[in-house]
Amino acid sequence: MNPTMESQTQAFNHLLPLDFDNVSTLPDSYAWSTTTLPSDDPCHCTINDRKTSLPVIDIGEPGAYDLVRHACEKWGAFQVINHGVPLSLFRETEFQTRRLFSLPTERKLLVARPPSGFIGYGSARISPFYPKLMWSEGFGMKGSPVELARKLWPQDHAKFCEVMERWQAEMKTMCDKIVGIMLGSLGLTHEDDMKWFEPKNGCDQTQCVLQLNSYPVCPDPNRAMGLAPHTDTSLITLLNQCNINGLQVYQDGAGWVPVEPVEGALVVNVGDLMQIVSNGKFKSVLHRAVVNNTCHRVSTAFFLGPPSDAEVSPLRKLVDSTHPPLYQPVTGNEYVQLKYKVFNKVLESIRL
Ligand SMILES: O=C(O)CCC(=O)C(=O)O
Ligand SMILES: [Fe+2]
Repeated sequence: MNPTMESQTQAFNHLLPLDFDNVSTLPDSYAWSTTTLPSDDPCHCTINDRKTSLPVIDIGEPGAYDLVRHACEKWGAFQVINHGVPLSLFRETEFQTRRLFSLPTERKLLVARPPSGFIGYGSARISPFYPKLMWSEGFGMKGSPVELARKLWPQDHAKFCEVMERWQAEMKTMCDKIVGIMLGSLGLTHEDDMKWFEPKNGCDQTQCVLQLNSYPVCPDPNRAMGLAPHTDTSLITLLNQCNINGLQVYQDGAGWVPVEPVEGALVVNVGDLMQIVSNGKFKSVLHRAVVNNTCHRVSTAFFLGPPSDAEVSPLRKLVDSTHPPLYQPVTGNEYVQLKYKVFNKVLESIRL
């Protein structure tokens, strides 16, 4: 990349991704220090010879509740199989995701995400918290993506919209099921304390965002970072890593543990708000995505959030004289604002 292009990229101030197709060496603004980056992971699924790995849970099994509880306490994440979402829909969603990111940069920039928004095309929202840029691009939507999709494909957006809407509907159903299992594993139900989770006047009040991520082939993956370490702001996140390595979760004592892709599995992340609701029993998992130099990885992340004005606080049944509440009540909106002020310190900042 010539110096003018690089300074233009920096001038975009963390908002717009690079034109990855036209870069043959890693620009300095994307070169992370090697000490922060173990990235020897090969591209596609590999045999897992590591001693520790994220649990893979069949949610149809009778022991699923205990396994889910254990995974949420120990890892803050797990992979779920036998969930009923058709494999054909996984493939269609991946196909449409790749179709979007393979559009020319000028086209994608027609739907650029506003700096503080979730919707549209741009670089990772967490970019401003890190000194280096990330080797990725994303596209966020909430419900129907038709307005943006029409700009991307004036004549040909119907299929993209249909697939993304079906995927979101399936992910929402799965989220409800999984939150039910998580609460059930603690001896609770939605009715106990999360009334806002139930539809009001027939209307679902939860706030959900679907984020499509793209990690282009990288000329120097050992010095680059796809998505820097973060926890999700959500209650839970359902992640489809499209059968390509890249996701890593952090576990005390073990360090960064790669999440080996399992075809048709969804990775479930405990998010910050679930850590609050569970009064710290479940932990919001620190995770990141690394990149590779052979294949273009995509992933889809579905974030489940509470209604933006609902108060989120530790569930009453989990609080007593020996287990005092660990967090101040906060609305979903307030939490998002706080997160984008203090980032990884946000849970500490509301700790009682
Ligand atoms: O691409 C991945 O594996 C991780 C994506 C992720 O963590 C996110 O979108 O929040
Ligand atoms: Fe994430």
